[in-house]
Amino acid sequence: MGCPAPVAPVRGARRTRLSLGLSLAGPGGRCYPGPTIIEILRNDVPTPTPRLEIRHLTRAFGGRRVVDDVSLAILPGQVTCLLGPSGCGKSTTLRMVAGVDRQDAGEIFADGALLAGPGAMVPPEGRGIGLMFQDFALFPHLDIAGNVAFGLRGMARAEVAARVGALLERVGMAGRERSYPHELSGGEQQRVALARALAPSPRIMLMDEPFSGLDNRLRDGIRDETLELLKAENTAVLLVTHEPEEAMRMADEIALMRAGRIVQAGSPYNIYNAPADREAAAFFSDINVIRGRVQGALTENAFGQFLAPGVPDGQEVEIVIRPHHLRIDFDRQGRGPNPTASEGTPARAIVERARYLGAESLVEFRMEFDGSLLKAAVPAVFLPRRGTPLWLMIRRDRCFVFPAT
Ligand SMILES: Nc1ncnc2c1ncn2[C@@H]1O[C@H](COP(=O)(O)OP(=O)(O)OP(=O)(O)O)[C@@H](O)[C@H]1O
Repeated sequence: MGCPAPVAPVRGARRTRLSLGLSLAGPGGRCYPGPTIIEILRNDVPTPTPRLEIRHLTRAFGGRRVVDDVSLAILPGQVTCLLGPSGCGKSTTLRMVAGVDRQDAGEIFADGALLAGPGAMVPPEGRGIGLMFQDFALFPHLDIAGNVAFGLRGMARAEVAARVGALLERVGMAGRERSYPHELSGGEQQRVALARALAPSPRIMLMDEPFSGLDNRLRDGIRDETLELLKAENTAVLLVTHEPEEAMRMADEIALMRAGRIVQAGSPYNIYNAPADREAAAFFSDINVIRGRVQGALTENAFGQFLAPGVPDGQEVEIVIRPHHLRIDFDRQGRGPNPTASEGTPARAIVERARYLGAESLVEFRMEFDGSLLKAAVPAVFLPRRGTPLWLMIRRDRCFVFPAT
């Protein structure tokens, strides 16, 4: 049996592709059409249609733009976190996607079909979207089975019972069908809420701070279980949170939002390790900032020289470094360790204060060269006394140089 001819690249075409390579014959002569060399060279390998796509979404209240030209795309089974400080426009974005608020400009698509935009406004109940909000309480007068079955009207009874049973099993609540919400703990209620939201098999799930009502002990477990379930159902998820740790834990992609705009989008790894600016770096952890001026695309301080490519001479820059990326070494009668290529020149510092945080210690230093304060996170076994002279080195591959703001 011969392989089928390569399928014309249609946006959203569903094809099984093993890898970028020639078509492969599988066991039993089955063919797995991969992109042809021609397709690759012409750069027209089809991209899958996003399950949810937002283009240039804008919303203003009283003349103030609270969502400003927001665009993003989420594939089936992908979790995107809208992350940002309180008031930056996350929930407003979510409300427009849900269809409970209307944008001033921009479009929203699901599987390539326009949900909201010029000439279209599909009502919330017609969007195939599940909602899970922190305050999206269970119906107190319905038992657990009734709550989960709520969105399954129109389905045959036996089918409803089977779906409810299967979902309660998956969220670890089998056997609690006849309990009422007030008889459940917060974590159990959240599991039921998840089962309820998933019952009609929504293609898209919108979640607004869904775990913030849970205590820390419960939260991690429920987050992981929720993620597993959503992935298993191949649901596209847009999750809103102001907690970077939650976004890092849940997201395939993070869209970092500030004052209505997405300032950076990418994988958690890239967002953390290649922040767009100082504020983006500071959103994920404490940071140290060392200021300097540029001369010949370099800035120099007691830690040595740092590249500042493209920055004009005389411009002030900030070297940003997270406390975890400083290294400490001992003082040997006023001398420190030798400079290295990866950590540059060590600089002498005096311990100002040290705090034991369990997993690590946070040590604050007064730098000898300019009197500034820098923080280092070090293994918890190390808790130096105030006044101790030590030497600090900077992981040069982990510092970011930004023009000063
Ligand atoms: N219906 C409304 N009328 C007027 N202003 C509004 C309305 N809804 C939201 N806003 C304003 O828009 C801005 C963004 O609000 P939004 O709820 O989207 O922020 P958020 O990022 O979700 O914040 P939080 O994390 O605190 O929920 C806020 O300044 C808010 O006061």
